[in-house]
Parts: sequence; C-alpha cells; structure tokens
Amino acid sequence: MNHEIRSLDNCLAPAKLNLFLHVNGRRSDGYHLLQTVFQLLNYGDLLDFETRNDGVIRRITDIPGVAEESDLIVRAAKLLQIAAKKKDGQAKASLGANIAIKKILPMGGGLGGGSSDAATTLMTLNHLWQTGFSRTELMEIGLQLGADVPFFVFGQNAFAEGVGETLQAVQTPAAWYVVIEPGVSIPTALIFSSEELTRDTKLVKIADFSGHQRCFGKNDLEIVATKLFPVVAEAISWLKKYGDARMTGSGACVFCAFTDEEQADVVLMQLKTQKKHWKAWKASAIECHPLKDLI
Ligand SMILES: C[C@](O)(CO)[C@H](O)COP(=O)(O)OP(=O)(O)OC[C@H]1O[C@@H](n2ccc(N)nc2=O)[C@H](O)[C@@H]1O
Ligand SMILES: Nc1ncnc2c1ncn2[C@@H]1O[C@H](COP(=O)(O)OP(=O)(O)OP(=O)(O)O)[C@@H](O)[C@H]1O
Repeated sequence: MNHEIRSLDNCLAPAKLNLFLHVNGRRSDGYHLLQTVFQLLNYGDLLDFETRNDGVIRRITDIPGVAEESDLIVRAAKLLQIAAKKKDGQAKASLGANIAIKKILPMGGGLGGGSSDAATTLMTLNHLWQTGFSRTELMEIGLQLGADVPFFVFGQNAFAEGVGETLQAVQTPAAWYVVIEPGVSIPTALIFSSEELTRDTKLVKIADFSGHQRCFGKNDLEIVATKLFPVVAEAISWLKKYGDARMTGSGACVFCAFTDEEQADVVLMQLKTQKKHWKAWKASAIECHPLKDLI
C-alpha cells in the first residue's frame, strides 16, 4: 500500500456551454431525452487535492449554501472510494483526501459548475489514489451524480444524446465567448418540470451541426426559463445586438460567440457602461479538458 501523501493544486473544473439544446422526449422516470452540443471553456472553478491515509474525505473550504455532505465534490470522492474498496478490498480502505475549492462559476448558471467539480474530483483522485479506473468506468460513476458529469470526464467537446450520457466527440469552431451572468440561480428541475416545455423537437444528425456550426439549432429550455426569469430574456435581447445570443443549459447564463478576442472585449466594455449590475466575462473555446490525460 502507498502511504505517501500526494497532491495536485489548481486543477481546473471548466465551464461548459450548450451550443444548442433540443428536448426530444421524456422517459418514464421523468428524465428528458436531449440532443445537445457541449463546448468546454478555459474558465472555471479551481480545486486543490491532497491525499490522506485515514479514509476521511474533507472539503476544507466553505461553499455558501452547499453543505459539505451534499457537495458534489465530496459525493464524487465518496463514490470513488466505495468503488475502489469494492474492487480492491482492504488495500484501498485508507484512501482519503482534503479538497479545497475556489468557486468561480455561478450556481444554477447552466455552466455545469457542480458537475464539472465532480468530474475533476473523479479524474484527479483516480490519479492520486492510483485506483486505476478507466474513463468509461469513471463516466458511469459520474452519471450517478448528474447528467452532465459523464461529459466532463469524457474530456472533449461532444454531441450528446439520451439524458446526456451518450457522447460523440465533435469538432467545434475556435471562438471567444462572452458570457453574461444575469444574477439569478435557476434550478434545473424547475425548468424541466414546466408544463409549457415543448418536448417534441425533431431529432437532428450530428452531420447537420458540422455543416452549420455556430448558429445551429436552439435551446428549447429558453422559452420556459425566460418566462419565469425575465432578467434572462433581458440579457439575451441585449446580447443579440452583437450576434446569435442564447441561453446555456437550463439558464441562467447567456452567451454569444465571437471570432476575435477584441470583439469580445468591445462587447464587455459596452456591457460595463450600460448594464453595470450584470457580471460578465470572456473565455475561449478549448478542444479538450485540461485533465483529460490524467486518465
Ligand atoms: C440541462 C443540462 O445542463 C444540459 O447540459 C443538463 O441536462 C442538466 O444536467 P444536471 O444539472 O447534471 O442535471 P441533474 O442534476 O442530473 O438533474 C437535475 C434535474 O433536472 C431534470 N433533468 C435533468 C436532465 C435530463 N436529461 N432530464 C431532466 O429531466 C430532472 O428533473 C433532474 O432531477
Ligand atoms: N460543488 C458544487 N458546486 C456548485 N453547486 C453544487 C456543488 N455541489 C452541489 N451543488 C448543488 O448543485 C446545484 C446546481 O449547481 P450547478 O452550478 O451545477 O448548476 P448549473 O450550472 O445550472 O448546472 P447544469 O448546467 O448542469 O444544469 C447548486 O444549486 C447546489 O445546490
């Protein structure tokens, strides 16, 4: 057994955007069948990991509003610990970790923050604990935590189907994205449970997306989210002056793509003077998760 304390600092949990998000149906368990393209950004939460030899898992920084035991980071570490014990019995009984997080991504923002934190935890601890799970095994563990977790473990921009777990790598355009945080937190379940949600968008083929790239499709969750949260509609309509703005995931964040960083800077400057109360930032599209090669 390896008793050495091992650590990795500043591990990125990147944000994702849903470049489009179609709702195609609903399963008998209430979960929705989707088609979406996930885009990774070079912007996100930062996590530090240090192993311990006493089997204890600790989140050593506070996240206001998220209790330690319900934090997706802690739940991910515990699921990995259980899976390792099942696989390797006694040898893995002492696996523990201290985990610190610098929370950058807004909660209920549609950027996949909690899911990405969980995926970064699975990938990093699998490496530090030397538990040897494959990418597919980690994606299966991740799916128990949330529909978006498998994508982050997959580690590449992807066309997703099913509830988000059937993934196919996809080429997306190089771009700078301006993202507006309208200042509300939107619970994903609230949007999916709306009677006004349309669930019958026709299935598309990934080849259709590859042809059109940036302006392809729509976000079916947008109609419901903007009705319940008018500030999201306001953000979309403000950003639409500059391009094809839309909402990511179940909201609340709104984004628009630009070819050049300078164009993104101009939009951010305008926003600063006209809409001082909205937080906004730019990030570039990335092809792979920075921790992809840990697995
Ligand atoms: C909207 C997306 O962000 C698109 O990327 C995801 O599909 C949501 O992923 P997530 O935040 O990881 O969501 P989960 O924590 O798995 O689910 C939250 C709630 O959203 C609803 N939900 C989620 C995903 C899905 N395909 N169908 C659903 O109906 C369910 O009511 C579920 O209880
Ligand atoms: N580490 C975490 N970071 C953020 N939220 C967490 C975390 N752990 C648990 N949660 C819970 O998950 C909820 C959803 O947070 P998250 O930031 O993932 O939303 P989101 O960006 O809308 O996700 P998605 O795009 O997947 O719908 C939060 O309101 C919070 O209660």
